[in-house]
Amino acid sequence: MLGFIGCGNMGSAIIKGIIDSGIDPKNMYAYDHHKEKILNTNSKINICSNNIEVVNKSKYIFLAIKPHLYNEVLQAIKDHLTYDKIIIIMAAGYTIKQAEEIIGNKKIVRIMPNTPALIKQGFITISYNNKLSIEEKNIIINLLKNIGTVKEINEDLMNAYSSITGSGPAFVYLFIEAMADAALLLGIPKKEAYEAISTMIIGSAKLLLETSKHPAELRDMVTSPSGTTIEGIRTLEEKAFRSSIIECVVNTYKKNLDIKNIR
Ligand SMILES: NC(=O)C1=CN([C@@H]2O[C@H](COP(=O)(O)OP(=O)(O)OC[C@H]3O[C@@H](n4cnc5c(N)ncnc54)[C@H](O)[C@@H]3O)[C@@H](O)[C@H]2O)C=CC1
Ligand SMILES: O=C(O)[C@@H]1CCC=N1
Repeated sequence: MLGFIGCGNMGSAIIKGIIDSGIDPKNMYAYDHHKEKILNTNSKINICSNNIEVVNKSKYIFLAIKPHLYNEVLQAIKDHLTYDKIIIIMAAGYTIKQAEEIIGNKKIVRIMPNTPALIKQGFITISYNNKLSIEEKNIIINLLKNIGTVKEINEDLMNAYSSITGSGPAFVYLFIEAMADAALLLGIPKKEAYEAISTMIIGSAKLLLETSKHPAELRDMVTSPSGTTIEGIRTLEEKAFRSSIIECVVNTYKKNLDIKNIR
């Protein structure tokens, strides 16, 4: 049985992605202060009256609430977390050690998912404490494979991945918005622009993954001598595009270390 505490943006993306993959919502239990958020995920999911009921009914419990609520909620459920249960944490910056300090020697998994999980295109990094068996790890990996690519990592890198793959979709959408504004300026309607730009991004990313070429080599393939693209590249370099992206990711990473102020 799967349990979900919190059905906001990330909780609901995971629930919907898992259900779309064929897992029966009748085997899923959820609680959120806002009942409509649970109902919005799927009308057949079991709605619990509180978080303790979610824990009592489930073996795998996803904690999809904001980081500043983790201590309080873990404290409230800890007496119901028997040793067979597995708690799956996903809050930006919140470590397995912090969870252990509250719930003790229980089975803890830390993941960093992202919203494309909603359409089974997520990228999910995963780490564990030493309480899980190989079989339990495989069950969770296989469950998460229903919503995207799963990568086991050393927990030390979780905040770095959070800044790249967790937050990354927001940065990509900002880029898409900016490209679409430019497209509009040049006469392409917004809706057509979103389709064209998104398809171009998917194609460019797939070309990189499928050829394993260096991104600079692929960029050179687009950039003809005395051509048009180099004018755009020159502008991005003038406007410190690369440095802006590096600063963006590093500042995002730094915020992961300031967990008390993540709301
Ligand atoms: N949104 C994203 O793209 C990602 C979010 N995360 C992490 O996932 C967690 C959830 O983030 P979001 O879904 O974006 O936040 P959200 O604000 O959209 O959802 C949180 C939900 O928790 C509910 N909630 C609040 N207190 C609760 C309680 N005591 N018991 C049960 N439910 C309660 C709220 O009503 C809300 O629906 C955060 O810790 C965040 O760091 C991780 C990766 C990506
Ligand atoms: O903005 C946040 O805090 C969360 C963590 C990664 C993506 N969204």
